[in-house]
Amino acid sequence: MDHFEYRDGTLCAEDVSLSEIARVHGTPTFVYSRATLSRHFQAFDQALTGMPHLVCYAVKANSNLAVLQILERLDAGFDIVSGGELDRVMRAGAPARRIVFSGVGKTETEMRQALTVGIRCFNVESEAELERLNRVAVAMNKRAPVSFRVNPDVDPRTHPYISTGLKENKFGVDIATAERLYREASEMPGITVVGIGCHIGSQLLDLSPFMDALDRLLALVERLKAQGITLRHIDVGGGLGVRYRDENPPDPAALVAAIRPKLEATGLEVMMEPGRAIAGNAGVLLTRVEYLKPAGDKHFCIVDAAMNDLIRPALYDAWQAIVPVRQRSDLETRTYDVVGPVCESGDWLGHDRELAVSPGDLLAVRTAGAYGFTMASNYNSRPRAAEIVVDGTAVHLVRARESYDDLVRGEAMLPL
Ligand SMILES: Cc1ncc(COP(=O)(O)O)c(C=O)c1O
Ligand SMILES: N[C@@H](CCCC[NH3+])C(=O)O
Repeated sequence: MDHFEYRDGTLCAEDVSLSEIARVHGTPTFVYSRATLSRHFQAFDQALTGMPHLVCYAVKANSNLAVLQILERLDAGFDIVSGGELDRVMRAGAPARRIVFSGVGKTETEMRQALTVGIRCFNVESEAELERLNRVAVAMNKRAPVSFRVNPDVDPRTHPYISTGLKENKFGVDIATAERLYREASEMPGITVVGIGCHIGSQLLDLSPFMDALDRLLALVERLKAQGITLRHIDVGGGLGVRYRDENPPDPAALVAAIRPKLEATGLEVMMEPGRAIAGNAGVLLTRVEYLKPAGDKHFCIVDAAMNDLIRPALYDAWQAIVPVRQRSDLETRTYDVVGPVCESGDWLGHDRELAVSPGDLLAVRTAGAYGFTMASNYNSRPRAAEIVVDGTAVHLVRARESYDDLVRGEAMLPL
């Protein structure tokens, strides 16, 4: 469910027509619905009612300051993977105690930055990282709160590029090694062991991989308890899928209902790290048709958004719905490849789409609120798109379209 619906034949975001947004702000533009973001966050938060919990939104999905601010106001926690994300979350007003820090390559600078503000915990992903974190914390006269991200070696049955919980993936601490690391960590002067977690992949459509991963983690929690190592929280990660086309992912309530009995039995605080399930269907990418181009027996619909704005189709062969903003009955429907202006054959947003469009028409690429703008680049010296948040009838420009000055910021010419 989302707040993007046709009213009088025109697609709207909440109470605002996307045509009006394009007229005022131009294209390509990402448009997010505040109501959808809030509802999706609350679906997780409410599902966890009755257990101590913290829903840590995965900032990488959509890190616009206004998006973070909306979630911060709902008392969200935040899962970050870099110093840059930490900075954003703090700017959005989040208290450090609601921030968890994931990622396989945390630098010393990032560790110091996070220790200085006092984040909730580091999700540690290797022995080398543990040793570094201990060293950095001791030098600062602090103790770093640590939760190991365990790799439970379960197949999440998703795209191989976004599967993270198999032994061969670079993520997490091998479950067989984790026990020894917990013992070592509990003796380190700069470390306080606080939790355990996992994150097995993204766009998961089944409950069973979540259940398998949790069972393996809980068995480890028991083994640790027997050795006198007690934890405060368990983090079941993110990864819940969304509907792009005809997928039927479990909703947050179904996921939590399935895992609740096992979690309640532990008495631990529960954390989750959803990204896509909160932001994905809360946004669209608004784009304008520039040209229609027949080529052999194909037809191309060339739009002003490209792979630099939304890389998921090119990168994962991902399917995202592409719909007209204004429904037209006066035109013939054709099968188009919807492509951008970038000089790559991989620059496409959709293949074989049935559309009735003419140049100048607006299209909306659906489910673009997660891993859209955050994965955008300036390839081909294309300024990154504007971002808008709609809140009822209010339209907020929350990131201005980049200018040519933005494109060359920080560059310098040689003194020739
Ligand atoms: C550690 C971690 N947590 C949470 C997420 C969020 O994943 P998703 O957007 O699939 O919920 C990711 C990305 O997959 C991640 O790497
Ligand atoms: N960026 C990916 C998901 C990767 C998740 C990051 N841990 C996507 O668009 O589907």
